[in-house]
Amino acid sequence: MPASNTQDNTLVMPALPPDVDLDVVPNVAPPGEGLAQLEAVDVSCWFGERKVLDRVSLTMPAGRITALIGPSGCGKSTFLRALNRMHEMVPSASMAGRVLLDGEDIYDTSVRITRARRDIGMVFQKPNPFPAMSIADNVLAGLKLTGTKATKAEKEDLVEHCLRLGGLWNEVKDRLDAPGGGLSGGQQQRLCIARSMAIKPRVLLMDEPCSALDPTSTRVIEETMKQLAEEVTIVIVTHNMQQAARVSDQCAFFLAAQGTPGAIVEHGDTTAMFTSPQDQRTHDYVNGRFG
Ligand SMILES: Nc1ncnc2c1ncn2[C@@H]1O[C@H](COP(=O)(O)OP(=O)(O)OP(=O)(O)O)[C@@H](O)[C@H]1O
Repeated sequence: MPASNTQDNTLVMPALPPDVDLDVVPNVAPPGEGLAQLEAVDVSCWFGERKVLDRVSLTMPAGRITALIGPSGCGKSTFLRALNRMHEMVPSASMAGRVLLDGEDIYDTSVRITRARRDIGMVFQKPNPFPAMSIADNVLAGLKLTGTKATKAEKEDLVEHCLRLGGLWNEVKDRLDAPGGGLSGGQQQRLCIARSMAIKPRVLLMDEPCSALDPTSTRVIEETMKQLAEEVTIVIVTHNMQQAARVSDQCAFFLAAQGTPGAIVEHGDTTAMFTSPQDQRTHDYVNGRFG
């Protein structure tokens, strides 16, 4: 049976007014506890009566980059959103199965939804910084949402650390008070990555993070991702096969055959998936024969 919905979406960005006082933050949640493995077990998803994912199981190892690939409409983004409980924000949506973060089911009634979304962050296709907010405050915006307390010096250190993680520090260190909306698209996406990292997620989900960017910005983000993987487990949806081959350690190939829900056809080591796939459909897809 599908699990019931909840409308608790308090940790979904952007939801913060630009004039929020970042110095007044209640300490209601401890920081994350480092790299974690994420494991989906028999995850099925529905929109209304329509089942769009069927019993998907996948282990996303700690500190590795997992790419989700497959043709449009096969359920990659739905699966990604089920991994941090964003799927249930759609009113008609439901799901079944388990998502284990280092063995703990994020759908267990004892796990707060805000905690799950803080531990498992998300970067979206289109960069979505708070445009009028300064670059520094953009990075710090998540602290308010997660209720993390920090001194002025701690915040300054955090801003630098996260902007370095996002590969943006050198480009913006002299204009941290400038508005985030004044950056280029690629810089804005790296600012969003820095903002995601400020709340110390254990897993970072990335839904086609480069699809709105030029090739140069794309390569910068790919380099950034490889460095980020030392601090956070990454799961990326991409339509770009070269990108999947360049950045990921393992791949999962999703497919939805005519009129049926999406499922994983094959998954494994990225090099093996691209050079010697076991399934003919994987071979055809990674070689650009469909999709
Ligand atoms: N909010 C929604 N309401 C109803 N159906 C939806 C909704 N979002 C997605 N779907 C349907 O669920 C199926 C899976 O969509 P999803 O976006 O997960 O696929 P995808 O593989 O990520 O596609 P793409 O690569 O084009 O982004 C599709 O048939 C889509 O039409």
